[in-house]
Amino acid sequence: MQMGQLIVFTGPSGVGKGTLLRSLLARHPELELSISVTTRAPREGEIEGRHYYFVNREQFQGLIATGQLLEWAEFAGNCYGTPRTPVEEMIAEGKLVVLEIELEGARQVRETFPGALQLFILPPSPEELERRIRVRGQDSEEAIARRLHRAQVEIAAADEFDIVIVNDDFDRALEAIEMALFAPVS
Ligand SMILES: Nc1ncnc2c1ncn2[C@@H]1O[C@H](COP(=O)(O)OP(=O)(O)OP(=O)(O)O)[C@@H](O)[C@H]1O
Ligand SMILES: Nc1nc2c(ncn2[C@@H]2O[C@H](COP(=O)(O)O)[C@@H](O)[C@H]2O)c(=O)[nH]1
Repeated sequence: MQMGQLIVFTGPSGVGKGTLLRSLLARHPELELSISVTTRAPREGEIEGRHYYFVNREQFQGLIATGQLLEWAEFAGNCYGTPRTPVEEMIAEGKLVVLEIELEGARQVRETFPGALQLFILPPSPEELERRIRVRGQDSEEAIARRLHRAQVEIAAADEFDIVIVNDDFDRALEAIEMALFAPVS
């Protein structure tokens, strides 16, 4: 059986990664999304095991200590990590596995999975990024400030990634992602 592939999506909070990925996954059932672990409190409507596995700090530390995370990072006051076993199993089964993770995690994956395809999603402007975070209406003022501060660092690192896509017009961004993932290389 063909070995699978790891595909990493990174970009500042609120740029639209999750929304793009939901459309991508609906159109391409061959893609598998890794479900992360986080210490962040669930947002309204978020479901355990579907959006995240929600744990406390002690449990998260235990996952790190026992080597159960493929990568992990602290982001805007909370910890996030990718469970190792499901991802390794899916790759061994030949699947295309998608990680939606922030910059530090993407850098760790670059070291451990150099063959992973890394995409970075950029906003059309800082003002539009802030508008999108606010329209989402799920973060406190403090969380928004932390995320916007972190966004500057992340955007400055976009050049590290294999492919950079601007999420201005949603359908065009989706098409660009599909081209990056599925267009035959000549
Ligand atoms: N191209 C677009 N034009 C306008 N609004 C968009 C576009 N793409 C996404 N959005 C909106 O931006 C908001 C933030 O999107 P989303 O939650 O997917 O961001 P995210 O990058 O996954 O954020 P986080 O990393 O914090 O989870 C949502 O309200 C979404 O509908
Ligand atoms: N390094 C990792 N980053 C992750 C993971 N899961 C999600 N994320 C990133 O965290 C921020 C904030 O997410 P939010 O759901 O609180 O808005 C965002 O950039 C996600 O991509 C992970 O497993 N590892």
